[in-house]
Amino acid sequence: MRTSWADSVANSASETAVSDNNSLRRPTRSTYVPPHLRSASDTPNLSGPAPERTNFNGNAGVSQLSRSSMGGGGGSKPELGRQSQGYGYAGSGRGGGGCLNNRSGGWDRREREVNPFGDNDEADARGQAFNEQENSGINFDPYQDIPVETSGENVPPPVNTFAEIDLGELLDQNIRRCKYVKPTPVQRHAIPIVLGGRDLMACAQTGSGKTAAFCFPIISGIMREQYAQRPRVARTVYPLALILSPTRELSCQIHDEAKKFSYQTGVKVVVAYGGAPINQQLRELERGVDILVATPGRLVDLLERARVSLQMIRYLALDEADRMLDMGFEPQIRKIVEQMDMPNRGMRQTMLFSATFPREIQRLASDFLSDYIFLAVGRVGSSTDLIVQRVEFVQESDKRSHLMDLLHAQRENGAHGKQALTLVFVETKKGADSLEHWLCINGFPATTIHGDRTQQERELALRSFKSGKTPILVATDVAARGLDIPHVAHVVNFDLPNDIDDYVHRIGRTGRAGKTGLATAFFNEGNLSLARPLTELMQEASQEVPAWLTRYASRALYGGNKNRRNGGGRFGGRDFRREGSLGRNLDHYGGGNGGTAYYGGGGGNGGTAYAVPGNYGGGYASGVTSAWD
Ligand SMILES: Nc1ncnc2c1ncn2[C@@H]1O[C@H](COP(=O)(O)OP(=O)(O)OP(=O)(O)O)[C@@H](O)[C@H]1O
Repeated sequence: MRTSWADSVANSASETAVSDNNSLRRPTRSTYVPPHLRSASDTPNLSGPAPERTNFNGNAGVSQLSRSSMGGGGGSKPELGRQSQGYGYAGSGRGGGGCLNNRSGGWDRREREVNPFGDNDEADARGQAFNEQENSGINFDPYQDIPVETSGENVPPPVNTFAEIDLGELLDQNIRRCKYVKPTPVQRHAIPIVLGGRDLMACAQTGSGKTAAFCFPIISGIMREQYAQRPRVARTVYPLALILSPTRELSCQIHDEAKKFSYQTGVKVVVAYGGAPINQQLRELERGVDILVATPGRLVDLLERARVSLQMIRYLALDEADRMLDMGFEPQIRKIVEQMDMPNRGMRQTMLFSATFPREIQRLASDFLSDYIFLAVGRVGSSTDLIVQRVEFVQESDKRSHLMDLLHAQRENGAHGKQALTLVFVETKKGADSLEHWLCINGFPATTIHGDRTQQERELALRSFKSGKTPILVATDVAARGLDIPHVAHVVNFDLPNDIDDYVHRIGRTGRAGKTGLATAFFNEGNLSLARPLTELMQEASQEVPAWLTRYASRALYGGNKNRRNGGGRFGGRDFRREGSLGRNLDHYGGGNGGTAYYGGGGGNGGTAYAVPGNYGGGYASGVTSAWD
């Protein structure tokens, strides 16, 4: 019943109030300043001495990561870490942990950084240990029984706590400031793998903390390792890490998170994305960059202008990696990774993260990886059980009035709490504008985000939505991936996507970090191709599937429908290399999940599930593709 869901959302909202107020949201600011304009107060003093890292657990200047504390049996593990000389980066001999920015002589940025946590965080930062009693309200219980699978050679063991991982005291302080008490499952596994020097393809459910899973080891690695003097070529910068994401908003979000994690570590994070003035981004880059977060188009521009060189890249992370490697982005990604001056695979560490990983995309992705570990937390491409999914049969002509009914009921019941936000996905940019207009004239303040809006309008819309000023956001798929917006209580698929993976990402805007959420989909004959994968997805997530949808699904089964979760290969429910002879580890937390049952979904498809090649594409309708950056 929706009532009980609403109760749980309300409870969840109140439980998390403390953490939300303190850490998980950006610090309150009277006026929003877009990332590309946030430079003035951040300006470092270019003349200061290089920062010292004396407080780095006493390991200053040591390039080899200490792994003695990682999980059980760590002492007998083979050497997994790549030593800096393996990359041809001779130690510079700089003291204090070999950190950063030797490019311009270095400076002590720790003194001058704006505190992204606000002013009252000192107690949190000084905390001596990760104290479980001070849990921020994140409900970890739903994650405890989650099945985890890793495959690849010599997989570093997972950790149970942040304290077991030697990330460095400064980063630990920031983790405490973020109120992260325990690592989420993807963090438990992925962080030791990356710290162990391995390439990684990681698949974990939406909202399960993938951003920190790749940011922590990158920041820690940069803090720790020694790098050769970066070249001094006028106006060209040489970042050590590159994080690519498909949308401008997601890049900004990753940048904001990475800045929190790297606060006072001396690691400098810069974002570059399209639609914003390039000159401001260039100025910011010139002040120094260790981690560059970027959208592919803007990065290619910077590379072609020779303002950025990838020659020194040690870490490459692709967030939403399956999206980054699909038809739309693949040429740009290949150009960046294979045709510019980035070190070859094996000479850099590459990490690919997403909640969905179609098999064909995995195959493509393996071109970028070297001897990698595949990590699947939960069912690959599954949605989290934290999201209550409803599917309603609604004809096209009835969609608006049906939405209105939902919104009225929501308002009258106070169903989603005072701050609750509703995200409505539509197929086209025109459709988004028109629905927004209609909602507004009917008394429901709404705004839109899509590819035809200017970047300024997009950022304004997002800010207005996040603040609750316009509690309804009508969006194309540009908002489907990665965005972590607190208080999104309801996702409505006004128009269902053609691809089940897109559905997974869309509904994943709610039910994040242990909180519950509701997702409602309007289904009609135009969505028949989705009937079967949707049914399977809902069954896997223990959702109630309406009888009429099951009937459509069984018709699709016999009608040769290709949009299938297992048969079409689009879900790539496991490491595609597993047909070979690579090693495999299964790690079932809490037990109860036998064998590979959690990959099966539709039972009867198990045997042939991965035999059918490709067919992952084709899901992006014309009005949708162009919404991406
Ligand atoms: N260890 C942790 N403890 C508490 N909260 C966490 C932890 N790790 C991450 N979070 C919070 O969980 C939320 C979701 O994290 P994140 O955005 O990284 O998810 P994601 O897996 O990348 O999702 P998506 O697939 O949608 O991109 C964020 O608000 C983040 O601050």
